[in-house]
Amino acid sequence: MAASVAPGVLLHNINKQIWILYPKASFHRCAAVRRIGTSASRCKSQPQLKRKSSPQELVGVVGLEIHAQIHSNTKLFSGSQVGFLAPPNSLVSFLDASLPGTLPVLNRRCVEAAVMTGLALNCTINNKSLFDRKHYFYADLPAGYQITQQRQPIAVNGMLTYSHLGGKKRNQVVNKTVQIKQIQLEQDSGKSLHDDQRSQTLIDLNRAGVGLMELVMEPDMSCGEEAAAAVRELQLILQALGTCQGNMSEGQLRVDANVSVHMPGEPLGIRTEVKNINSARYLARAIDYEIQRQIGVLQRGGTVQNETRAFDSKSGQTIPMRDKEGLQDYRFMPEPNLPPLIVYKDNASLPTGVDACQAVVVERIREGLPELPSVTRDRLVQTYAILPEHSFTLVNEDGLVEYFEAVVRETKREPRNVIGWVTNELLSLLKQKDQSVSQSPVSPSALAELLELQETGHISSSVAKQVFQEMWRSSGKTALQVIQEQDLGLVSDTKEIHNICQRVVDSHPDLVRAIRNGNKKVLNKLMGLVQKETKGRADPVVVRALLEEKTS
Ligand SMILES: Nc1ncnc2c1ncn2[C@@H]1O[C@H](COP(=O)(O)OP(=O)(O)OP(=O)(O)O)[C@@H](O)[C@H]1O
Ligand SMILES: [Mg+2]
Ligand SMILES: [Mg+2]
Repeated sequence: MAASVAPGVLLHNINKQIWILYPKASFHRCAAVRRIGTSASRCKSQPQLKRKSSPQELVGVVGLEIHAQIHSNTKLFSGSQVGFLAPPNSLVSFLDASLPGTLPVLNRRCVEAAVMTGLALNCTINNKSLFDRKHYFYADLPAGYQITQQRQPIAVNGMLTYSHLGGKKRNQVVNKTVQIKQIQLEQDSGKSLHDDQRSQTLIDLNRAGVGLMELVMEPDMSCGEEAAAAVRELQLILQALGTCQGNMSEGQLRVDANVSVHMPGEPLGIRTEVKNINSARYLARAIDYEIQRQIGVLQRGGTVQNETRAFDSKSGQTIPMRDKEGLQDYRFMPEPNLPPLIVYKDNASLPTGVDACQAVVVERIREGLPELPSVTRDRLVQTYAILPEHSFTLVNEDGLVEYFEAVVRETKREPRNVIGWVTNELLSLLKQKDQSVSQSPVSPSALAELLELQETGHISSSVAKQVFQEMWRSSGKTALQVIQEQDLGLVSDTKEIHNICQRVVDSHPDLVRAIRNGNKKVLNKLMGLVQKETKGRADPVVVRALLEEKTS
């Protein structure tokens, strides 16, 4: 909270005081379709329910507006730095604070990011787009308007394909698409920091003017789960492109969920807009709550109000914020201080006199597009014959694809044997310790060495897991070192194994009797007892053969 910073100008005083903290030093720096039941609204059984659905049932309709902060060193129209953790009001230029006489200068990096994102989402890129002023009065918007692209945005008519797990066991990958109406470039606002103790609101303008891409989706979704899956896929795409870091909890990706309900085949219902949701889980919960709330309102004979709501994560409910724009006039007007934004199709279409290095050329950006997450997943399934759900797990975790591929390169083990190690053993330890893949104390080559030792019969599979844990704990010891230090190698002395098997058989006559009476599964119990004595070091093939012989 910025309460300790000396306040500047008192701007507004209704119930609370709102102070504008104008920057000090920084001023010098820069001049310038699922049937919706009434009890639950998950879409997991959608296909089945859809067939049965009667026209009397209300269904949910969801359209998202997503604000993605552009990953750029500087803001959209000023040279001030972008930073999440900087002290309040330390990254603010005259323009960001809306001082008279300052003019916006468009940041090319932000334009390139929007074009790249548009291309990755199959949009048409408008060669000419326009900037507009959208007026509203709020303390964290010092100009009284936001520069956005209302009339002609930079990218239009795209499509996002996303997947979620469906089917009875929730293990089938279900593919869906949502249309992208447009992507517009616009400025972020500042932040209002509420200090409840002193009953005041302070303004931090560090975020004011940071470049945003607003992605407007068509109302093609029907429940929270779909919306959360679409946002997750978008997040992965933006991260792969590097156009937005996509961290929702830091506000780099903020979602407004527009929700309505209607009878299938009838016009769409009145929407409410749940603003600024900052996690995929809350998004799903907010949408499902809102669908049920609206169904309840209609069933009681009421009407849904066109209003803006907020999600209260504690109660799991949405609550009204203020009346929607029906009443609000944004007084849109062309931005007089910015010319039309022109991007060029290819090098050949560059007019003479235009500096190729300064121009944004769509084809050049298309050529530089990285592999997108859906393509990576398909490639992983085809190249390594792994299950589609494993490809999702790999792609979902930053750096895990590279880790998996590095292990596969260094071992003779089949990729489908490696995958379990990466998605179970490695991932669960990372999650437990809240670490990223790059922080793993066991490197891909160290894991590959361990798998090799198991493959060549030096250790059993249960011991391999033990060794892995020890390698994790000791950070740096190789598999071989751990095996030698703790004497974990497979017992090759068949006489010793023979003796242990005999002891186990002799001391469990009841189990032996059961096996002799035909219950062959009981043999596994005896095997477990032998492995317990040998700490998993006995070759299971040898043990089984010996036990079968002794109980026949
Ligand atoms: N009946 C409806 N039910 C659910 N979603 C809807 C419905 N009608 C429109 N939407 C969604 O509402 C969103 C409208 O976004 P848009 O940016 O065009 O307007 P806005 O919400 O009025 O503007 P602002 O950017 O000021 O929030 C889109 O995502 C669209 O899919
Ligand atoms: Mg919008
Ligand atoms: Mg909106």
